[in-house]
Amino acid sequence: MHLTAASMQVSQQDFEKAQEQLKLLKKDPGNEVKLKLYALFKQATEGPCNSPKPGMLDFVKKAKWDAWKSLGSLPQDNAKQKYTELVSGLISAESSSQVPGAAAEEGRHDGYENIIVNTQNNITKITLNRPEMKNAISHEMYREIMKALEEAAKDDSTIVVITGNGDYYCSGNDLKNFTNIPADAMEKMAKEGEALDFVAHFIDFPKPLIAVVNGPAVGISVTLLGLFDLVYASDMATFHTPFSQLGQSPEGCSSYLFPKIMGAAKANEILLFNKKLTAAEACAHGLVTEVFPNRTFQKEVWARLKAYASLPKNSLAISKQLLRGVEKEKLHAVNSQECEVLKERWLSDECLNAVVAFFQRKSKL
Ligand SMILES: CCCC/C=C\CC(=O)SCCNC(=O)CCNC(=O)[C@H](O)C(C)(C)COP(=O)(O)OP(=O)(O)OC[C@H]1O[C@@H](n2cnc3c(N)ncnc32)[C@H](O)[C@@H]1OP(=O)(O)O
Repeated sequence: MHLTAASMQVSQQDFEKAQEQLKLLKKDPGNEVKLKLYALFKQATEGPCNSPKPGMLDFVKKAKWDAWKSLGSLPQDNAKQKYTELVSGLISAESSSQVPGAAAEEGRHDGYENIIVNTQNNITKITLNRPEMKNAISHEMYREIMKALEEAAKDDSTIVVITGNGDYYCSGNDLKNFTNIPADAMEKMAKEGEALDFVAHFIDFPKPLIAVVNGPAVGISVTLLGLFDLVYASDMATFHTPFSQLGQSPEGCSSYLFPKIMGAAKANEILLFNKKLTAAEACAHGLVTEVFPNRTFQKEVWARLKAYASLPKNSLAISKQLLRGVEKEKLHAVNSQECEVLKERWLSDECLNAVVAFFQRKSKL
């Protein structure tokens, strides 16, 4: 992130305001977020961590020290900026959970850590819930989304919605998926078949599936949109797929669906050359159903979805399956082919180097 002198000044004011706002947060944001806030605060106010490492058995102090140390030599102004953004994401996540249809406690399903699942008014809503990571999808989150889709397929809901918490819809595959597993990371990911299984859950999903795209979408969260039945987007949303920059290749059946939806010329620009689309462009090219002003996005979309969810449930499911049935076999074949290519890509130097570069912040995609 490039900071101008002006934005640093604002950032200092915002930093102090953010500290006050944090005290007003009603819900505990969880240990992962609290550690990140702690680390960013220390980095912002004291600079890099130079204190001695606490003993192994002093778990709390060690976790805090690790979090702070992991920021390395991040400049204090950047830490202030990141702290401020994180608090602002938490505040907006909390306030969006107070609008109708957003994550409320009522009807909440237990057992998830990276997503929030709740059923209300015949709608099951799956909210990607790692706002501090722009809702990047970790291994565990892939598994949770698949489980939530399996449950939603069987529950009483009429329609199922996927959305994001905070300022992003989703930043795609968590690039730490490639680094968190030791040495043989890429090989392990390639063998596991997680991508194939994940995308298959979207191909086979039996009820109307709707994406409520609250902010920017990247990578697999964009390609999958071709498998949704409706895509509603805020005018703050953008759409891009940095596959070539990452040494990877398209997935989510986009190599087949994108040219079909928007024509080969546009699909090539997006999938090969990472052309970023605004919400209005994505709508004009048929990837998005409708765009709403961000100010009224939640209110308008949820009012509409509530009305749709009162339609006859079986009729909607049967009609969706009829429409999907025409292409299902083809989509599974495309998914298989795309995942075969991806497995090779993940073992390539191009991919490895791109992931390393991301974490060294040599390039921001
Ligand atoms: C099983 C199927 C496999 C399919 C395989 C691949 C398909 C894909 O999805 S490829 C696309 C992968 N995604 C990306 O390449 C996006 C990477 N992220 C970014 O470019 C930027 O973070 C982004 C533009 C999304 C946001 O930029 P900023 O507004 O400047 O925020 P930060 O970069 O500071 O982000 C905050 C925090 O989140 C971490 N983050 C965000 N996205 C990811 C990600 N996809 N993977 C890992 N980490 C991510 C980012 O590193 C920051 O963390 P800290 O540095 O610890 O604060």
